[in-house]
Amino acid sequence: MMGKVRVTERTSTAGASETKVPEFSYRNVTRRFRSGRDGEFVALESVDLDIDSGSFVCLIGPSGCGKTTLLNLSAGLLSPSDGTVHFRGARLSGVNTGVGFITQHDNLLPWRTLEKNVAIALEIGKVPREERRRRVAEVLELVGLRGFSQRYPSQLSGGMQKRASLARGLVYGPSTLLMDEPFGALDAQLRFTMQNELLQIWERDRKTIIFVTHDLDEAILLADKIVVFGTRPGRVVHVEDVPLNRPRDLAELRSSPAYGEIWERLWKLLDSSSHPEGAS
Ligand SMILES: Nc1ncnc2c1ncn2[C@@H]1O[C@H](COP(=O)(O)OP(=O)(O)OP(=O)(O)O)[C@@H](O)[C@H]1O
Repeated sequence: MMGKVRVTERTSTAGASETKVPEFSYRNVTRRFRSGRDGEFVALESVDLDIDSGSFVCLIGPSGCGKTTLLNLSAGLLSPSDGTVHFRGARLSGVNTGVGFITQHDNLLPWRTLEKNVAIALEIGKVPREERRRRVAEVLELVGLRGFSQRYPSQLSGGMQKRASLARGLVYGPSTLLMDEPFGALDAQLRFTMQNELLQIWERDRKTIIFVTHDLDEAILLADKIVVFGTRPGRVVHVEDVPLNRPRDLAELRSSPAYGEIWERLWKLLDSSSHPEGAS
């Protein structure tokens, strides 16, 4: 299983002198789209970025600045117009089966039980039934849904449905989770609970997470690194390391001075990148 391979890599001493291969390397990545009759539109321009394996990275920026486009490029659902994307040292050229993609909408199939919803990717991959059962049980345990495997989506609370889609993203052993505003539609309290739960799962499981959010608090609370995007054209304007201690107590963190400093700095950047000079 993928998880075992990763642990071996992380604990190996044989390669201690080798440079660590990033989970993702984006080099001069530009993505253009056709725009009506009048040519092309640059959604993302000249992105140069490395994402370390096992890190939690948040992407933040104004609407339309290319965050989802970067996730789609990472999943191999789009290819760059210029530049290259490398995943674990290999250049991406096609769908990236090493990632799980989780979006705001859970898209659970209402006619399938939780167990069967989570097992879909394994069924498609023709994983034998016994192994499927074992892996689904493991992942349901990880996200705290043991005992609910025979329920249908309509019998699950909002938080449980979120955990179910997380389980579905994790079950085939991806080394990265791409999460596109997964908690955007939740009320404040459930969102806070899910942020805490996601951190606990990540701390146990240590996959790489690339997480898109519009919420600066959420980004600082979760991330090792925050990538701030600007618009017109979409591009990376700043990368902020978040050296706050882990495990993080989200409630306490909000009142710490270090948190406040990062928040102010990024808020100013976001404000100016939402209203670039000369923009109308
Ligand atoms: N397939 C596509 N065809 C044409 N234009 C696209 C396509 N996908 C994205 N775009 C455009 O590229 C720009 C960047 O879109 P993207 O969805 O990556 O932004 P975003 O930062 O994720 O926005 P939001 O925060 O609103 O979700 C937008 O102007 C969008 O309309």
